[in-house]
Amino acid sequence: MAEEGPEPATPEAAATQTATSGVTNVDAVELRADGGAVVIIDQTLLPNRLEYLELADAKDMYDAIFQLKVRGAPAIGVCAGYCYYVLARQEAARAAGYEEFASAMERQRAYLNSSRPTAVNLSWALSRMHGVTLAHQGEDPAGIVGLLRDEAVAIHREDLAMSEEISRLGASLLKDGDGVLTHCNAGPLACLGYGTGQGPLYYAHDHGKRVRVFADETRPLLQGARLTSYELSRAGIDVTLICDNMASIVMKNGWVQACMVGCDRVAMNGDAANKIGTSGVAILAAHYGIPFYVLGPTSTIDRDCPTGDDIKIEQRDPDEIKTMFYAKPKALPEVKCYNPAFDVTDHSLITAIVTEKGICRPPYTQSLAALFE
Ligand SMILES: CSC[C@H]1O[C@H](OP(=O)(O)O)[C@H](O)[C@@H]1O
Repeated sequence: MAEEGPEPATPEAAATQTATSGVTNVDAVELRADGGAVVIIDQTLLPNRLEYLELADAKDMYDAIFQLKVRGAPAIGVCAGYCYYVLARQEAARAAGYEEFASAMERQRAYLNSSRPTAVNLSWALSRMHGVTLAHQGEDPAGIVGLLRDEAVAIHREDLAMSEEISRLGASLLKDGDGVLTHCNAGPLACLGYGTGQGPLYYAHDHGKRVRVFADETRPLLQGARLTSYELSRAGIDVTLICDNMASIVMKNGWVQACMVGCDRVAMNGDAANKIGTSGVAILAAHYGIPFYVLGPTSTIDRDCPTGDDIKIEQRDPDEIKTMFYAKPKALPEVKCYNPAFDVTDHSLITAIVTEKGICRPPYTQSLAALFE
């Protein structure tokens, strides 16, 4: 008989549940009303401080993405769309004509695209925005800027709609009272709206289905501890924060009926890149016979990527491991560290891939390709 799990949320806690699930009533990424800057929640300061940043120049935009002030594949994509628009307004005011404007925007696109390599939504959104520029060759840049604003807003609106559908479909895979293990953060902050990997938890909660969440802290940057547990508890959802090395025991105790994670890039054979440690969770889930679900929009599926071996894995600064930014003690002594930001979960370990166009099951080479037919 498995031990009793952590106490479920008390009725009082449940009573504080919010009508809508989310950190704030503002998305993690917005366009400033005058169109002159992108406004983001600085996720590096959460959960202790909720502060907004205004990104008005390319360097601030690059740094915000690279330093994970804005993070999560869908949020990065929406941010990139608005960044491209804000920069296009500036370049259009300077350019003598279309050629100068288009060349300047290619440079801006390439610069922003170099901030992080793994989350495909960054390059996808920038390419989509630049495609609008290229589609209006020879036209007045001032007129193109208006079309770019429409495209950036469309990316945002589509993302919110996709998040809702992914969350609805994901919630259909859960039963009332299920325990769900999460890794990293793929809720409203990372994916806007309900989120993706954690979206079903908010959708289920908002539609009367109780879930008990076990959130991996997700070293080294603690997206799970700092963001996922923060978002879920503010939404009144029963969440228990665990260290990454505790995932096995909560599964062994029978407290977990499903694992749900987001994704940063999915290859066409179903291999999925997500935060480092995700593949380990998938191997544990397979060992304990627990369904493992990857959730994300079709914009995260890379049609030019045959397998996970083709996904470039971002390597981050080893100091993120050694400084333990959240702890009082000084940095660990000088020691060699390995700090890949992501790993790839083999398609054989994935029960289903949930997208806004439907729930894909193996063989993924067929089911993913069918999404684009
Ligand atoms: C699916 S978006 C959330 C996704 O992004 C996280 O990575 P990072 O915090 O480095 O942007 C992680 O892979 C999450 O699954």
